[in-house]
Amino acid sequence: MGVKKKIGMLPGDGIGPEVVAEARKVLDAVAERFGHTFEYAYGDVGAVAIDNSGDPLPDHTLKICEESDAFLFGAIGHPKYDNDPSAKVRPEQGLLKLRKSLGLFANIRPVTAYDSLIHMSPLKTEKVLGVDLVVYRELTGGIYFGEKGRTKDGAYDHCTYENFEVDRIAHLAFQAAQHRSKKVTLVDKANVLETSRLWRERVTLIANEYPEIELDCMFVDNAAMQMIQNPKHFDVILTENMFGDIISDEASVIGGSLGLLPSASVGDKTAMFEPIHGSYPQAAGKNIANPLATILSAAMMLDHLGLVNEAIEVRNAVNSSLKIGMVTEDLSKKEGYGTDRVGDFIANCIADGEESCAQDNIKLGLSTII
Ligand SMILES: NC(=O)c1ccc[n+]([C@@H]2O[C@H](COP(=O)([O-])OP(=O)(O)OC[C@H]3O[C@@H](n4cnc5c(N)ncnc54)[C@H](O)[C@@H]3O)[C@@H](O)[C@H]2O)c1
Ligand SMILES: CC(C)[C@H](C(=O)O)[C@@H](O)C(=O)O
Ligand SMILES: [Mg+2]
Repeated sequence: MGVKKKIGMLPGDGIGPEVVAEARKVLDAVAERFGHTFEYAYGDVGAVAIDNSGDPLPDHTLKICEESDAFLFGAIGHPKYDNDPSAKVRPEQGLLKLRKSLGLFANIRPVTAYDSLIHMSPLKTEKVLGVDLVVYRELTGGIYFGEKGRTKDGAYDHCTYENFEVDRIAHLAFQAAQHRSKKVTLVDKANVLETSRLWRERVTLIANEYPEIELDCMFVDNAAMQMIQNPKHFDVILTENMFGDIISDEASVIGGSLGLLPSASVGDKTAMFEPIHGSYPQAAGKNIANPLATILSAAMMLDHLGLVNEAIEVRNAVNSSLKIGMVTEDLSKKEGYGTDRVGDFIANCIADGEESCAQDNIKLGLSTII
């Protein structure tokens, strides 16, 4: 039986519109194949929204998100703001306000080393093969949202956390670990920061409620090194806002490209799905950006909507594209295919099943059997 879902679409800036367009093709193929109705509503966010209305998160866009069952976000950011430290209104404010207003406190960032891409990782094969970890990044607190400002001779950003902000994401991380390899690594800087000492205290307390889960605590500087040296040490990483931002971009090196990593941001109401990468302005309009992070974010959205088999189909199709080398230049030692070709291939795989993938394979002259 088909279902009806309201899906918000926020393409944003730079490569955002291109990668969201490919995810839309994939969602349309899912709807067609499984008899679902996805009602889409589009809204501006980021630099494009500032250009159109002076506001990086117009009310219209926030309303679309509030009324959606889930929404997909591309990316925001533009060099004209990155290069102007004095700009009062910035694209990033739109994203931060979205997260805060919708209470999206947990950002879940899975990192997978695909067998077919092992050759793209700068790390040694034996270190990377089989890596499968997930970062639980706190998303609505910490230094991002503390008081900030300028003094006569400097500037400040306050980092604050309250118990409940730590507790609610810690529970999610422990619950995730119950279905995985039963280990949580708390990444903090408890040797220096008071907020990190609070995190350690609260998380250690909460760990008592999950006796089957091993809790491991690691300082963020060491974790940054271990991520490269020994990534298989990690399963579920639990961490605060800024450390999670940095460590997850670092973790993308394991898989071979930042263009591969999806994410889900969840709270109490609607949920947001977005690639972890930014607007990659150098690639905007060139049809070279990797759409897989956004397509895999759409797969996470399908899971969230309870469409689990549909999500599996999308992931299988992504796997097929990786196996036959139907990938963009960031994942290819050769020229790479266009953003749209990769999206078309995945959508076709879903629309017609494996047979269509095999046909495409022959047309492309690629010999690998899916
Ligand atoms: N969630 C977001 O919207 C988000 C996230 C990060 C950065 N930003 C913004 O994006 C702008 C650019 O920031 P940046 O250059 O530091 O980060 P970025 O993630 O846009 O790009 C960094 C590098 O990652 C690679 N990359 C990123 N996305 C890719 C893709 N889909 N396919 C292939 N390669 C990809 C490229 O090599 C690129 O140079 C800034 O304005 C920043 O604020 C937004
Ligand atoms: C653009 C920026 C505000 C954002 C963050 O730091 O959270 C980005 O880097 C991300 O990872 O989504
Ligand atoms: Mg980031």
